Amino acid sequence: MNDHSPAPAMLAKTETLVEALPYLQKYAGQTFVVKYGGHAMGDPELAKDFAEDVVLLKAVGINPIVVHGGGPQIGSMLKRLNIQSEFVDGLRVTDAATAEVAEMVLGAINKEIAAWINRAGGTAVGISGKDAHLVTARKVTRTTRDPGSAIEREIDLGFVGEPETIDRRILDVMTGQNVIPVIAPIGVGSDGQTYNINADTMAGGIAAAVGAARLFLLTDVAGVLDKQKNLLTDLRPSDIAGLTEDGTISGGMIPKLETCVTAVTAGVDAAVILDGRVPHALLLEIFTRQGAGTLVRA
Ligand SMILES: Nc1ncnc2c1ncn2[C@@H]1O[C@H](COP(=O)(O)OP(=O)(O)O)[C@@H](O)[C@H]1O
Ligand SMILES: CC(=O)N[C@@H](CCC(=O)OP(=O)(O)O)C(=O)O
Repeated sequence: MNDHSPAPAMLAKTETLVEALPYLQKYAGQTFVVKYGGHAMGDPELAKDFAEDVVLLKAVGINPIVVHGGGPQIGSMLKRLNIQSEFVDGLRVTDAATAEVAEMVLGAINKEIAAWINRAGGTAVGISGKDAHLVTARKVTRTTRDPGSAIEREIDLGFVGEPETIDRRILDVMTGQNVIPVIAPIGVGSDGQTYNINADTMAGGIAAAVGAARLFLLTDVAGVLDKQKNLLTDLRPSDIAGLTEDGTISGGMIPKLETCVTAVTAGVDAAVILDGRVPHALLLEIFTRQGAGTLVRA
């Protein structure tokens, strides 16, 4: 090594930058929808890393759209208010009081995430699906069958919604002005009613509506795990029904995978479930060969 040879640590850094080149070229101009889950939000250091990743995406010509959750935070507030809460297939049964609390808590989280991104040097604006009629919602229904019975019974989830229409114009205006949209998973019904929408479902709907190239769902597990707790790195839509039926996936993973399937079926190239507890998980996934989490492709 002569005096001009870079130190090994320096070489590793330049290699990482050069490794990113094909991804930077491939993704410039594309839209990525990133869902930031309530479980991945706990640590301020991770929130700062997440915000930096989003700002970096924007700086290299990718259009990030952030959709956030807040399930655990809604749960804590309901507990403090002594309001009982129950979930059916990963969806929170939502009566009028719960809808009010969900909208309030998600509104506060929305502004916090936008603030993190703004502090990292981006220009983020926080909105909910109710703003500019971005997302109109219809009521979700679920059915169940009692053990041994062939009769399907409808379960009333209250004000739980799913996107019915998505008007992307406000998102186009924002991204056109270099603004990063941060979206809370709340929608409005045709009757003006507020609906609580699962954040994964919301992110998938937005990704499909804007023709996103990628959908990232950041959560608190490494990805989808099989029964032996091994990471399933690659899934196809046809794999999902089996994983649900044999109980491999449950709870919040159900809407997550349903979302991935809906998104890739609607034309999103790939949906990735990845571990939001890993610092800069998003950058590692997007700009390195390493890849992480579970990738769902059509
Ligand atoms: N097969 C599985 N692999 C990984 N996680 C699973 C699986 N089945 C159920 N889960 C649960 O899904 C959770 C992620 O969903 P959720 O709690 O809704 O997260 P988020 O708040 O990030 O959306 C995991 O923490 C885990 O408890
Ligand atoms: C209908 C429904 O379940 N809504 C969710 C909305 C928030 C959410 O989905 O947050 P996470 O992504 O952090 O779980 C709820 O009330 O918890």
